[in-house]
This record gives sequence, structure tokens and C-alpha cells, in this order.
Amino acid sequence: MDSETLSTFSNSIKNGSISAPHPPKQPFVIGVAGGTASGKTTVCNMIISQLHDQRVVLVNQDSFYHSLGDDTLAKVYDYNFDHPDAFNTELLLSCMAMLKNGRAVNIPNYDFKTHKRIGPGCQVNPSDIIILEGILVLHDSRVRDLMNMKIFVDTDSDLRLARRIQRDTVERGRNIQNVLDQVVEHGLGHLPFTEKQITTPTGSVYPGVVFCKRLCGVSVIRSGESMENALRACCKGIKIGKILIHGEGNNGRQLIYEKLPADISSRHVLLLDPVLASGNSAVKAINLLLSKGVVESNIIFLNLIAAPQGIHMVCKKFPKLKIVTSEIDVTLDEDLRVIPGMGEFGDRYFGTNN
Ligand SMILES: O=P(O)(O)OC[C@H]1O[C@H](OP(=O)(O)OP(=O)(O)O)[C@H](O)[C@@H]1O
Ligand SMILES: O=c1cc[nH]c(=O)[nH]1
Repeated sequence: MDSETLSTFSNSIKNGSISAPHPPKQPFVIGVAGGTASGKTTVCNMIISQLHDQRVVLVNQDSFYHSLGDDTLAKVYDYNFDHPDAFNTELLLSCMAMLKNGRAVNIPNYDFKTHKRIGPGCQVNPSDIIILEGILVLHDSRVRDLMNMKIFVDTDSDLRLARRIQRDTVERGRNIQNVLDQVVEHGLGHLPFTEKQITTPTGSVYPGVVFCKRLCGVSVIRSGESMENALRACCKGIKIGKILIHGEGNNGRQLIYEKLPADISSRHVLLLDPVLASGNSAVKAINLLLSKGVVESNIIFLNLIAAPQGIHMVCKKFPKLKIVTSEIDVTLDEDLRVIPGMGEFGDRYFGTNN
């Protein structure tokens, strides 16, 4: 929604052309839905800033996540937080009903790091306008029926993935392995596939996909090895080659060791290296793959943190290669460290930092 539309919308509320039923005056309820990291909060803030002379309250569906028990917490990375059952919708409905009837209500306080409700919650007073925001606020018809206006924030999924990884790692305490998994899964989505139906041992038919082409991974020792488990988890038994590159000063890169599948030229290659700084190591690795007959457009470079300079160098030299990254950082310092970056990735991941 652009600011002009918002301004028209807020004037409509003010001059009554979007009218809340009265008397008694009931709050006007706006539902704002959209995928994870689609920008719902930004849209809500835009709405609120346009409605500065109204009493507005923002209710977030996230507050109504169920607290997880110990068994679920032990396998939290298998838990689907994007499913309607993850929310206590009955509680959400009762809170919304109270607010709609002009009564103050206690909204739970959910902690994303412990996946539990914490503290006494937060009192929310009745208002002229209630904004209900969340990924699934349009899912349940009983919640939808409370709304006078519904907004869906539609944002490109690549952009949402990048934002989500950043938010999950920095703000919500998720671990690096989970981010590596997401990058690998997203990278695999770029490979050509056909649909295939599988009949499971219980006789039900499961619609799946099968990759059209042969694949392999190639990790750049040693940080790239941190991505191998995520790749193996998605592609059981995948061949993974290794490349060791030694950095000398800011520009020199020397190939020390390589062990690649003998038939690599006929494979799609997922090149694994979590840090793309100057791009010198990546260029060395990619040139080696090309010298072995790998087709440039068959290489997908999977990466966690990239500096603009490295992306520029790789894309300029190899325009047909794809890079999948979770974060494009600001720049490089004079020692070619990514800024803000995450320091020495290999030392942090393997625990060899002091
Ligand atoms: O784009 P560049 O400027 O070439 O820098 C990127 C390289 O630096 C990191 O490896 P590092 O040399 O830190 O080695 P490590 O993985 O063994 O820790 C990273 O894994 C890349 O291979
Ligand atoms: O910032 C950087 C640059 C190279 N290698 C890293 O681990 N971090």
C-alpha cells in the first residue's frame, strides 16, 4: 500500500466514508496478513502514522503462539511455526471480542528465543481502530469476520527469505546451522526438476520432485565444510568434492588441494563457501571447476555472507553462474574482512577462535 492510498484510507475513516457501526461505537478492525518477513510491520506503522489523531492499537498474532513443551523444544527445528495449529486462536478470538466490545484486555507476551509465553502479558486498552497483524490472520473465518478491512502484504519470496534469515539469526537466537539449511534448500530450488509421484509403503501416493540433472557439491575447505551436512540432509548420498585455497596477502590465492568427482563436467555443482569477501577465493574455485569442464550456468554458489565487492567480481567474471546468499553486507575493510560480517567464520564455526 503506498502512502497516497494510506492517506486516502485514513481520511475515509476520519470523515466517515468508511464507517464503523454506531451506536454503540465499535472499533474499526484492520487485518494485515502476509508471509514471514513480507513487511507487515512496516505497513502497520504506515497506517498508524496516518491515523495520528485516532486511538489505534496493534495486536500481533505472534503473541498468541502456543508455548512449547519440553518434548517439542527438543526438536524445535522440526516444529512448523507457520501452521495455523501453532497459534492459540481461541485465545486470540476472545481477546479480540473484548477489545471490539470496548474492554481492556491482557495480551500474552511470547518470547521467540525460548518459544514460551513469559511474564504477566501486557494490558491493551480499547481503541477506535484495532490492527491485527500476522502471517495467518486471514486463515480462520471467525477471525476474518471480525475485520472491517483486510490487507495482504505481497512480497517477493527471495526478499522474504533473505530478511527472515537475517531476523531469525540476529533477533530470534536461531542457530547458524538452521540458516545454512535454509540457504542450501533455497539453492536446490534453482535446479531443474520434474514432478514424480511416489507410492509410500502404506499405499498412499505422495507427489514429490526429482532433479533432472546429476548433482554434486564442492566445498571450499574449511568453512565450506560447514554446509555439507545441510546438503547431505537434502540429497542423500550426494558426492562432495573438496578444494583447498591458500590466501596470500590481499590478492594472491593459491590452489593447494583438490579432489573432485571424476565426472564433474556432466554435473550441476553446488559450490559451498559461507563467506564471499573480495571474491578472490571464489574466482579461484570457479576457474578450477570450469577447467574441469563444468558448465558455468550449471554452478550455483551457496553462501551466507557476501560483500558487494565479492558479488561484483564473481558476477562480472561469471555472468551465467547463480549466487544464493542469505545476506549482502555493507563493505570490506582494508584487510578484506566483511563489514559488519561475522568475523572469522571458520574459527567461530569450528571453535578454534581464542
Ligand atoms: O572472498 P575472499 O576475500 O577470498 O575471502 C573469502 C574466503 O575467506 C574465508 O576462508 P578463510 O580464508 O577465512 O579460511 P577458513 O575457511 O579456513 O577459515 C571464506 O571461507 C572464503 O573461502
Ligand atoms: O570477513 C571475512 C573474510 C574472510 N573470511 C572470513 O571468515 N570472514
